Amino acid sequence: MNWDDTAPSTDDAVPAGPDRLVGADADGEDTAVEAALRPKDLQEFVGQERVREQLDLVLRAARARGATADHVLLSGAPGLGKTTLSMIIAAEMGAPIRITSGPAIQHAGDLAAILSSLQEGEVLFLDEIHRMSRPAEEMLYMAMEDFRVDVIVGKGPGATAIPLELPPFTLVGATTRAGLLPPPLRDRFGFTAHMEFYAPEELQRVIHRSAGLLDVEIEPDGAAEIAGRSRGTPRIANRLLRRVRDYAQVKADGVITREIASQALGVYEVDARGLDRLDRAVLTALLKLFGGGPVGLSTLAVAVGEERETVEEVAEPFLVREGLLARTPRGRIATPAAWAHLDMVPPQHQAGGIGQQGLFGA
Ligand SMILES: Nc1ncnc2c1ncn2[C@@H]1O[C@H](COP(=O)(O)OP(=O)(O)OP(=O)(O)O)[C@@H](O)[C@H]1O
Repeated sequence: MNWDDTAPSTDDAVPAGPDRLVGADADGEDTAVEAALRPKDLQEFVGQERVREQLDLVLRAARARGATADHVLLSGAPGLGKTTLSMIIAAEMGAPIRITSGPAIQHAGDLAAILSSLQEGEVLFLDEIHRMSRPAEEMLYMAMEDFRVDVIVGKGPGATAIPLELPPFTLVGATTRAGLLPPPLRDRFGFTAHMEFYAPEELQRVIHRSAGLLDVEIEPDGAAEIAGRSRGTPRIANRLLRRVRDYAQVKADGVITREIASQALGVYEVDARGLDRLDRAVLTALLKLFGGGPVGLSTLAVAVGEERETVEEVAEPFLVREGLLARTPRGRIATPAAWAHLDMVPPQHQAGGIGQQGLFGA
């Protein structure tokens, strides 16, 4: 039987996968250079047209009223520009910004300390807002709605709640998992935006802009080559650009052409579609060892010598998004696109791919 552990785990912690050039989370080097590459206003912010247009209206209206902007919730995968957008909101409102994250606020007191020191109109950026503790979350409800918190002084039966007025502020919450937010919290945001992965043309614009800031010469075809391997994510596009720049400097005259980009990313094992070594190992095992599946997650993980969490949370989301792998109740199945991508021919019974066999093995 192929029945297996196909349901994604609900554990919040993302396993530490191997260090990846195509990982969407920020690494140390990213953190250092990202500040220089961040767009400073909505005009410079590439793509996400609908979000930009709506946000522009929200901010203009608030400015015209001389009021603090509504609370904003940004959801979307890592590296799509949530932090950047929160800084733009502050800049557009001419307000200072305070940056913190859900895991850093474990006690309601931590949040009270931050809230009570905010200036009028300040933007509070709360990253990973879904990972805040419950008591802090409840304090936030009141702070968002009434600009007030109750500070508890003392313990046990003698404890008293001292109400504390807060200046109006704008909370910008960011989450990779909007579905995990309790509805009372979600409802308190005046504006909610979901950030989508970027189209290749948009990533090309991000790459050209970053190349200009980094003083790197790049041809349009070179930018297109990098964009195609960036998994729809500006952070990855900027990271690949830096690696290709190194290669162009050392192996060529510094100019990034399509050929140079392709050679460089070949050296770093990022293929034409943005798959890296781990992604390809998973697909190769699925095709070569298991004839395209269905195969259980644990079996597949053993075959590639990785933890099942690594396969499930690090490799699979992108493979599923790319339509190369399907998670079914009977196990993992390779799609016809996977066979084509690895230049392999499916065995006869797989020739019709998922379409013939039925996603749920019917
Ligand atoms: N729309 C965009 N235009 C140009 N550059 C962008 C855009 N979005 C993101 N970037 C660049 O991508 C990098 C990562 O963006 P950012 O830190 O805002 O992502 P994030 O969604 O907050 O990620 P995380 O959730 O991991 O914190 C930054 O260097 C930023 O300059």
